[in-house]
This record gives sequence, C-alpha cells and structure tokens, in this order.
Amino acid sequence: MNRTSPRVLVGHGTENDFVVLPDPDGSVWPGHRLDGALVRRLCDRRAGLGGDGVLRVVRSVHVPDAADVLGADLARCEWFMDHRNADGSTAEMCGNGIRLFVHVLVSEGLLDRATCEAGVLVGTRGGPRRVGATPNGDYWVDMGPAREFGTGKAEVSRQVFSGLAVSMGNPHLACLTDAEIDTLDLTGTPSFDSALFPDGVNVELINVLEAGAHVRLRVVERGVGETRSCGTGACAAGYAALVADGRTEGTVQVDVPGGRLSVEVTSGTTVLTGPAVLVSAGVLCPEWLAG
Ligand SMILES: N[C@@H](CCC[C@H](N)C(=O)O)C(=O)O
Repeated sequence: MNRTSPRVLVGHGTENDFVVLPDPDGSVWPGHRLDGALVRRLCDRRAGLGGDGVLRVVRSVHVPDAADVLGADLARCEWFMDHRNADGSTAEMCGNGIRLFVHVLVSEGLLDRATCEAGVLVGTRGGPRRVGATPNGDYWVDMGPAREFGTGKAEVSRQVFSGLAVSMGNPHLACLTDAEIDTLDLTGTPSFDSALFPDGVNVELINVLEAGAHVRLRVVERGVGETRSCGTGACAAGYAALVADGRTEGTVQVDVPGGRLSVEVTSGTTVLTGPAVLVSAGVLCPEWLAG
C-alpha cells in the first residue's frame, strides 16, 4: 500500500451500514471517479467492503451540485453529506447516514467536539440539516417537517399494504399493518404507484406496539432493498403512528432490526436521535480499485 491509497472507513447507525470516504477537499473522489459502478463495487458484501450505501465526507464548496440544492445556505454548510445508495443512485437524505457522517467529522479531527455538541449544519441533497451530539454519545438530527402527500399502496411479499405518503426530503410510504411484520419475506422489489412516487419510494411496514408511542419497523429501501434500519423511514413511521393516534405531535420509539431510534415530531419539525458507530478504518488496495 502506498501513501496515495484512498482512506476508507466503515460504520453504521442502528446497523444501516455505510462505506465512508473522507475527501475533505474533493481531490480524492471527484464526481467522475466515484461513479455508480464503483459505488456498487464498494457496497458489494462479497467482492467489496459491503454496505447499504456510501457517504463521501466533503466540503460543500467542492460538490458541483451542492450550490443548486443548498442555494444561499451553501455558505452556512461547511460540510456536505454526499450520499449514494448501494445501487449507485443518489438520495436526498439519509437519517442514519448523517449521524455517522458527523461522528466521522469528529473522529477524523475535522470538527471539534464542542461545536458538535452545539449542533452543526450539514448540507445534503434534501437541504441543510442540523446535527448534534447528545451527552450519552448518541446524535440527534433536526430532519425538518414530515410532509404528507396522500395515501398509497405497495405490494410486498405478495401482500398489498396501504399507507401514508410522507416526504422526509426523500419519499416514503409508511404502512401501519396488523400483519406480523417479522414473518414477511422482504427480499423482492415492492411494486407501487409510480404516479404518486415518480422517483421511487422507501416502503415502511409498521406494527404498532403502543398507540402513538412505540412501533416496530421493517423497511425496504429504494436503491438498496431491505435494510436493518432507515432513519428517514423511522421518522415517516413515527409520524404515521401519531396520525393514526389522532395526533401530529409526540415522541415515538421506533424499534428496527438493527436497534432503536427515537423520533420526536412537533408542529414544525422532526428530531431523530440514535447511535452512530465506527467499525473500521484503513485504505483501499490500489489493485482492487484498478478493478
Ligand atoms: N437509510 C437511509 C435512507 C437512504 C436513502 C434511501 N434509500 C432513498 O433512496 O431515499 C436513512 O437512514 O434515512
């Protein structure tokens, strides 16, 4: 390995796992180098490092499309979460990824702990999001409001589920169901109404454990398949659980296969809180990169 081998980290938020590429000045992974094919290779669980997606840690000024999505907020967001799904597509937002992103900024010495505790604004393709550390080492993210845009259906595991269409920056269909979600086979690709979701959708299947307060969630993510957690999906699920309980505000505990998240919905916003874990750090082998 030589000194020019790109650094790489692997981590997760409630077992929604990511390959993380530190690239503060945008010189290691310019857009054309980190193309869809390379993202798919990195996320391959047998031939690559494995992950539900890739997070490039880069300053906003070095991301060509950041100015388009952030507008005047570009100057307020030093850092940009350049997120890719495992299939190479980009997504507007990633609630688990952004907590890991800020954890990496601190662990790489790119952000001091005190600033992080106060909360730091991070650019995403869904707009700026404030992220901060909690006293117990978890991270909170101000995800913005859950925006409802109708109702829809999806067919998963040969069953049709109805739910609320919710935008958390990215699209979700949050389906409360009495079907025991643990028994469902979620290996297939859901079918859904493409007029309601022209850019695809993340499908949440939700069992209510305590009305408006506690749910269990499984998610089939756009661009990935079933994951062990989805932060934006947890927010959509928490919001749908509150609506089903006749409320639009409250705190919902969301249990996912990979752990537990907390979602606090108020009239103006949604705050997601949960862990971020770094697993390993190293370099990519030039031979592997050369393909
Ligand atoms: N796992 C993420 C969501 C990632 C993006 C999603 N697959 C999409 O395409 O919208 C999360 O934690 O929110």
